[in-house]
Amino acid sequence: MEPVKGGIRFAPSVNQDEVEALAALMTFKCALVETPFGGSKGGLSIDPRDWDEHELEQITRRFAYELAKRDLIHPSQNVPAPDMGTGEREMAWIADQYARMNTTDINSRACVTGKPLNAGGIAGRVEATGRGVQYALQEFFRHPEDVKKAGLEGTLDGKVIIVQGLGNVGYHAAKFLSEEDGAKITAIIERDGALVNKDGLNIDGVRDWIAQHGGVKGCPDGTYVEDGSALLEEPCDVLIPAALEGVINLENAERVKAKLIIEAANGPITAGADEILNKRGTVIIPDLYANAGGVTVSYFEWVKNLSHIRFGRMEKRQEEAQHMMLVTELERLSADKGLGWELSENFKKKYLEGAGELQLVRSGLDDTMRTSYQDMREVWHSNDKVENLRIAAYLVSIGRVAASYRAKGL
Ligand SMILES: NC(=O)c1ccc[n+]([C@@H]2O[C@H](COP(=O)([O-])OP(=O)(O)OC[C@H]3O[C@@H](n4cnc5c(N)ncnc54)[C@H](O)[C@@H]3O)[C@@H](O)[C@H]2O)c1
Repeated sequence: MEPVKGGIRFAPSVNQDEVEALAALMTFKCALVETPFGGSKGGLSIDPRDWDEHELEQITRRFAYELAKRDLIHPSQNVPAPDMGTGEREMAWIADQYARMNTTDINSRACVTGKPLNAGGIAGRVEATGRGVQYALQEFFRHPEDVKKAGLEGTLDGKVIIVQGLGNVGYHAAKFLSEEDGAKITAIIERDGALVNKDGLNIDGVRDWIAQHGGVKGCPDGTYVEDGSALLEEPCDVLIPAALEGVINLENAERVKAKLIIEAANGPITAGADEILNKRGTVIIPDLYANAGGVTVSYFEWVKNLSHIRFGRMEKRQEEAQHMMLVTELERLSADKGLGWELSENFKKKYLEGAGELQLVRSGLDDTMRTSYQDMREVWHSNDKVENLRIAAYLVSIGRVAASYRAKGL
């Protein structure tokens, strides 16, 4: 189904098989969260850290040129997005390259998503995948029956979490879960090792340290462990692999003690490891659902670009008007009853802040993550043969893909 959608990855490991597998995963991911796209994926087998910014721009623009020449990026054919090793900056270069080659296409901005706000992006896109991981976990913990299946209880508050990869997805997931849900991120596994702190790490502190020093080693916030991957095997409530594929495999699966694993990365658990973990009763929230926040908000961005409006403007005005009426009413009541209340300017400002594009994006994403989880769990609990959430996720999405083929008479 066109347009198709998927991330563009810059990493030395990129190869044809990986790109094809990830494109197939995108098809099912889009179907699961009901975004109207087929799946695609792109990649360059380069390590972005080997190139300076100017060189990277030249590489990205040339790549975009070759794709656009063949209609392999186009608002109605293929709409890429960021993935490992790429971000807003690369998407802005791609959008600009496409626009230069298609000067009369008024929809050119919709040729790629994940762009910076000042280049046609949407509020909340950078954080979207990590935010989606947070919303997915929040929804999981709203279902005590599911929480019990993982051998857990209660809410996210106080839960011990280990995160692998403090990049775009891992950083935002870790930050929101620790700052907003009361979870404790006790270990972060990065390329050069892991950082451990039983009381919970300061995510922004660790992120700043990595930005300055290129790794977690020496960060004063926790204890450095050279063999980072050993931390995948530490006991914890929730494990969030948010870096590479295949990190939980036949080598280490027997030793992984997490009760719940949420696949923030694509394919972090190999098929063999999946079988072992399922037999042991580990609950796995599968990638095609867990990291669908990015594609969901990308869809909002694409719609925004095609409709040529700035989302939130109408809603903000309406909400502002309603809030103003309430504030005025409160002040009138107070004066009538001689209560002498005075609403502080700070209160009024805070009260009026609850509207706009970011709020619209967040509530749309939250709704998507809630609904998709509920669709999956309904199938999961409907039949003993549906042993886990991954099978349920595929049943839901394959059913939707099949229905769309049938509708077309294929
Ligand atoms: N960015 C998105 O919107 C998005 C959407 C869906 C899925 N994903 C998936 O999430 C995963 C991460 O993507 P990202 O965009 O956060 O990438 P990123 O490049 O921003 O971050 C990856 C992080 O993993 C770390 N890392 C690399 N090798 C490692 C290793 N061997 N051990 C531990 N850490 C290592 C890197 O240092 C980096 O901090 C990928 O599987 C990607 O396909 C990303």
